[in-house]
Amino acid sequence: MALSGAHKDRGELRILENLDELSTDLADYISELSEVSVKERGVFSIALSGGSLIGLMGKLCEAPYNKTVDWGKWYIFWADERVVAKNHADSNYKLAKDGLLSKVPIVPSHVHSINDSLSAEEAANEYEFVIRQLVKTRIVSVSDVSDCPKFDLILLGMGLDGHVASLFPNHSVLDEKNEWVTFITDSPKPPPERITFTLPVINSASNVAVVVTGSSKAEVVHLAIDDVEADCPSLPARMVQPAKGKLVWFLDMPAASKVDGPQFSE
Ligand SMILES: O=C(O)[C@H](O)[C@@H](O)[C@H](O)[C@H](O)COP(=O)(O)O
Repeated sequence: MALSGAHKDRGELRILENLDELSTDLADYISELSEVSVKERGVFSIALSGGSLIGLMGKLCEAPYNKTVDWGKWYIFWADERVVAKNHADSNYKLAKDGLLSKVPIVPSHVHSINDSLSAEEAANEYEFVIRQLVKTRIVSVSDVSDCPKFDLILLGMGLDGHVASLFPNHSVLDEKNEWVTFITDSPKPPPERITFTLPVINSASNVAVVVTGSSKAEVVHLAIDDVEADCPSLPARMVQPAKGKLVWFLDMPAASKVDGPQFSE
């Protein structure tokens, strides 16, 4: 690891030398959380996003992780999904299936993808219902500060505009306090129709990791992490603030290049 440290109240920053090191550190982090969770709860509930994240998780399909991770205990969810068929190039399910899930021994019935035969609204409602059933059986834990599900890990990417999952800046979806899963039909990033976890669900997780790479995102990483709240109160990535859980940022050097002088240890 290049640099690591706590950054004010914005969680832990892990700044990696290059994409290869970032992928290894991310695989270590996920496999360690999986081990802890399986030991404590017998299962590991993990929610994925789309975008470059899945490619950066690729090391999990290689040795030693492909053999050491207890894949049979994993339950997979999506923090957001695009409303397209599961075999469509834009599908986050397809991205994860091709890049990860088809390469490791996950139990097919543990893969909780979003129903692609419904409208965005119906699919969001159905997905919330599915999660409610899994909360009842404690496959997904429950938060002790809200009635929200407490996923063991939610993995997020961040867009150039600071969006996470399908929570976009200045969108009313950011104000959703009651639903666990909601939908939008006007995403500024195509495709327009999407389903997304809401902020209360993201902020109820035991662990949230935001994985961001590339110099084009350096400015928005700075806005999301540093002490600039007055300038960007509604930046979605800034609103990721787990109430009791742990937030970790995985950044490569270019993405971290504008972060204010962090006090790090090598
Ligand atoms: O389905 C999606 O579009 C995502 O879940 C979205 O939130 C993504 O994670 C960011 O846009 C970052 O994507 P990149 O890492 O590819 O820039």
